[in-house]
Amino acid sequence: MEHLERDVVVIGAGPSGLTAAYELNKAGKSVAVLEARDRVGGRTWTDVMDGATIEIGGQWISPDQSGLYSLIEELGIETFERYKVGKSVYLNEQGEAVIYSGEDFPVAQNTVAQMNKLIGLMNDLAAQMNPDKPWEHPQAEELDKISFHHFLRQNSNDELACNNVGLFIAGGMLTKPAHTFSALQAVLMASSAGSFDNLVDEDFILDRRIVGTMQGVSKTVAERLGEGIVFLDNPVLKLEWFDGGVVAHGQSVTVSAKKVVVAIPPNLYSRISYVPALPRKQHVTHQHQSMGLVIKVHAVYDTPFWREEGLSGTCFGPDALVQELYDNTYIGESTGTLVGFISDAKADAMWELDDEARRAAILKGIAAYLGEKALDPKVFYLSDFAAEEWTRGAYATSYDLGGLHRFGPAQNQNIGPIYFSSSDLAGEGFQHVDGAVRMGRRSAARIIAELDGTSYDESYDGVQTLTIIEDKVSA
Ligand SMILES: Cc1cc2nc3c(=O)[nH]c(=O)nc-3n(C[C@H](O)[C@H](O)[C@H](O)COP(=O)(O)OP(=O)(O)OC[C@H]3O[C@@H](n4cnc5c(N)ncnc54)[C@H](O)[C@@H]3O)c2cc1C
Repeated sequence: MEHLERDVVVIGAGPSGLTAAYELNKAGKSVAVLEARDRVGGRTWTDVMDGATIEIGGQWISPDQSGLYSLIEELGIETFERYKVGKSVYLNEQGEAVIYSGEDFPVAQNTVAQMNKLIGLMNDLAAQMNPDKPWEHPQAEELDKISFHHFLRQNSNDELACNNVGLFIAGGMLTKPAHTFSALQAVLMASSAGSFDNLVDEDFILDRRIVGTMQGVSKTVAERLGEGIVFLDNPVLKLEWFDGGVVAHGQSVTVSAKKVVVAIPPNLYSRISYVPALPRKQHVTHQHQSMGLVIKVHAVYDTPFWREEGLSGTCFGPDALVQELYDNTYIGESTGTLVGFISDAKADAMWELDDEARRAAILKGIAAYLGEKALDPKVFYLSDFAAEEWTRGAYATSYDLGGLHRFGPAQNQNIGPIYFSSSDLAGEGFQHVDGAVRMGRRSAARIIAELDGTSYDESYDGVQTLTIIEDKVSA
């Protein structure tokens, strides 16, 4: 067993932990990062399958994600636009594929009006929210007591409008059925992206991708950190803590440090034995943060055949098995890649099937939008983060009904030397790599202030690196 002494130990080499380590390192603090997996990147992960680049986890970046944008700019990493040219397809309640263009789904005018009313309502509620403190929203308690499903139906009696609007947050973002989380949690999702309008606009929220892939961002940060800092295959299962610091016990490395950044998803906090035990408030809080469930489906074809038919590959079906579909061809590749999503209860049903039946059902679901050519891909792969011990779901964690206003205020409090950092605890960029980066920078800033005996600026949003802020101050 190797023993190290460092200023800070970081648990988890996902985007949040690595960003925290990078900022601490640049500020002259000694760091070690202990990572359970045999790779960095956490919920961002890339593989090449039959020549096609497959982003198994997080991949898209939207224009408001300025924390992630500033990190990739610092690292010299470029982005490219998602393929958006052509018409979209909507699978209606009768299972018919309707080709359309423009922002509105091709549904009855009255339903469009009801959808716009609900979207307007969500925009107004989101505008009143500080995403860092959703529990301070003027209607926080009231909105946290009602499920998003019932909130929508309280405000519209058009079932299709409720389903269509519900899809954007339930299946599309939190990946939980709309009756399992509150309207407050839904408003946070909208507020974290700037507005509900931004969330429902796929050209905004799924705007661009990263050259070198999203996992490449974490790999580049790890490279910049250099040798002897990131230790893979080192799950931390025990964390001793006391006034002056911590001892983190990895598989082959133990680290004594003054502070620790626990940069793992909240559903895994209880995987670590804390000695002594964490306070009661954290014990309870951590039990109310659970992962959603989504299967990310990848299908690669010899060519992007839908483009020849004037289609963008963008497809929606609120009642369909594959609820969303996009052209996901990686830059410079001549093959055509589609990515689709199957959420919550529909994902449960898919995992009940054997491999052959599951593949047939999912490809039939894709063909319902794009025709029979979709039935025979050369690569068919399902991202299965729920089966991964060090994630256990996808995309991220959120609170159960009533949890956000009750437990949220405690989620970002440090417990002595222990600081929690995760995209799932972020305000802006909540559940996204952008939020992971912002939280990593904020955790680092708080720790640096503590170690240096300086004050921490509570309004720091993690958008700029600490180094640039320091340069500006000294200039
Ligand atoms: C399928 C999928 C698609 C997504 N799509 C997008 C997208 O398009 N755009 C976007 O911005 N976001 C997307 N996300 C979300 C995004 O990937 C996450 O928000 C982000 O990766 C979270 O970063 P993190 O560092 O907080 O946590 P993670 O990425 O989960 O990293 C945590 C790390 O901690 C490690 N760990 C866990 N327990 C321990 C332990 N006990 N000891 C040591 N190490 C441990 C894990 O192995 C992991 O490496 C997606 C996620 C998934 C799963």
